[in-house]
Amino acid sequence: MTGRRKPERMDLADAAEALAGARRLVVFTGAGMSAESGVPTFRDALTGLWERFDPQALATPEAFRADPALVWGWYEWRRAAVGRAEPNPGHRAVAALAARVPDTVVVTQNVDDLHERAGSAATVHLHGSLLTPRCSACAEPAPAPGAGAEPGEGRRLEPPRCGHCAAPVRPGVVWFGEALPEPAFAAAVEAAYRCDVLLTVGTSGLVYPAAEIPQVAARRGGTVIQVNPEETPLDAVCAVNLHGPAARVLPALVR
Ligand SMILES: CC(C)NC(=O)[C@H](Cc1c[nH]c2ccccc12)NC(=O)[C@H](CCCC/N=C(/NCCC(=O)O)S[C@H]1O[C@H](COP(=O)(O)OP(=O)(O)OC[C@H]2O[C@@H](n3cnc4c(N)ncnc43)[C@H](O)[C@@H]2O)[C@@H](O)[C@H]1O)NC(=O)OCc1ccccc1
Ligand SMILES: [Zn+2]
Repeated sequence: MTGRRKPERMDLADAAEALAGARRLVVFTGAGMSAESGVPTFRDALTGLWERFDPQALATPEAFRADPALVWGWYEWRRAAVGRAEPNPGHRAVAALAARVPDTVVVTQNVDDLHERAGSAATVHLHGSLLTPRCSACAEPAPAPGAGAEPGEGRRLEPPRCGHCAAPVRPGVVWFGEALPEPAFAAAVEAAYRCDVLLTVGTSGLVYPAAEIPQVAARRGGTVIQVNPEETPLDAVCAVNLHGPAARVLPALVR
């Protein structure tokens, strides 16, 4: 691959060819995958959540201990927004790819259920999910609150109490400073280790250890293909960089 940037259609052809020949595929996704479904990303200028909210005050165990109602309210607001969102053509293209390449593993950093709703039932969630709240003390799974409890943006909402030990229920996501769920991370590393093609979509590649996954595949000689309108630190390990939006580029890749 020469340094000179090739017209997108040739990159697209290269990527489609690599995908057509894939025997063991990993699809690794981030917030950009759901951006066209109306779910905000974290770092995009103006619209990114971290542009408007302080991750230290909302997405850490310390934040939840300090003010459980502020944190619970914020995650309920995000869960309600995901409930109103629909999978986009990008999510559906990922499901179609998995149907075409039987040995496909979909690994996401996203805490929404749009991959599952698009047909990727066995999606590996590295950072948990908004739909699996649990007790903050005994980890007893808690029922997802009904639709009624939707707080406005930034509104505080007392978390429900655990039916088992009465401690506050917390969102089922992985906060900064918390370990990733071991089975999910191990499955993702193993899939990246043995894949021949890895497609990374809509991630800035800045959050670790998740951002290791595409790099493991590249180190193992896998063909790494990126779909992202912007350049990211992952460009360096990618054989093909498709600088366009997921919902437009992915369907073109599976046509
Ligand atoms: C910020 C970063 C520097 N910090 C970290 O990585 C930290 C610390 C750290 C650990 N190792 C390191 C090594 C180096 C440096 C720092 C660290 N990592 C941790 O804290 C991790 C935990 C990290 C997980 C945090 N939780 C999330 N989410 C759940 C919650 C929630 O959702 O609220 S991370 C959260 O942000 C991440 C955001 O990344 P992206 O998805 O990439 O989104 P972003 O907005 O950044 O980018 C969007 C991209 O999409 C593109 N895009 C936009 N539109 C489109 C479009 N239409 N189509 C395609 N692409 C598009 C944009 O161009 C952009 O590139 C996601 O992973 C998301 O899940 N835990 C841990 O290390 O624990 C230790 C430990 C170990 C053992 C035992 C105990 C403790
Ligand atoms: Zn409990």
